Amino acid sequence: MDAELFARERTEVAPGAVHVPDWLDAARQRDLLAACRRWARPPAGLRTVRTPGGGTMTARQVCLGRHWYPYGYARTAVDGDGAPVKPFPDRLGELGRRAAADALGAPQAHPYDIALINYYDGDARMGMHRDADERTDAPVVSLSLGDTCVFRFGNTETRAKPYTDVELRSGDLFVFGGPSRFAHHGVPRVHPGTAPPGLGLVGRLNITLRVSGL
Ligand SMILES: O=C(O)CCC(=O)C(=O)O
Ligand SMILES: [Fe+2]
Repeated sequence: MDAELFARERTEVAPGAVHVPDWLDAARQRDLLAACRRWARPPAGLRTVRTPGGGTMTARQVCLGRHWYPYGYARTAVDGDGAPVKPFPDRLGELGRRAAADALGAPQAHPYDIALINYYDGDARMGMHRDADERTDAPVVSLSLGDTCVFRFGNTETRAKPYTDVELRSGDLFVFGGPSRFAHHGVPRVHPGTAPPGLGLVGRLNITLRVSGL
């Protein structure tokens, strides 16, 4: 990584949408990566998501707690091997509450119960969308591992401008709640080969923790 004169700072990108650089230290990143590798194995492991229009998402995905598919949640990998989704571990719930509290600056009691883990390799990206299949407005917690990406954070009305492009690096936290909970967002670009050399990941992983309300 290039040397930088100034440390990256916590930034409120929009009301309720906060970027906290370097939230996970190197040891915690390695630990989370090892867990993601276990979760990505079958049954109900990493899969290619098919969209209703007949396309496929380029980021591949595995879910914990509930299985997300376009557009809803199920208890089994309905668009994968059909196996029961792996349980959502307590420690991810604790991590979610701590992350939301640190980012938003107030205690958060939300019962996180779902994780969506996206793996971006090569030219993978994610189009502008809203996380709208949950039945609560609890903040979404997003953790990044591996390659740096451009994370585009927009508005609740349209997929288009105004939006802000944020660079998310390995270990960064991004939380969006309150007036930003249903804002459009996406990943227009991943920068290959930018993962920390000591992590041992080629590509990018993003873990979003959510409250289903189901
Ligand atoms: O990869 C990211 O940073 C965003 C992932 C995302 O928006 C999602 O899973 O809904
Ligand atoms: Fe999303």
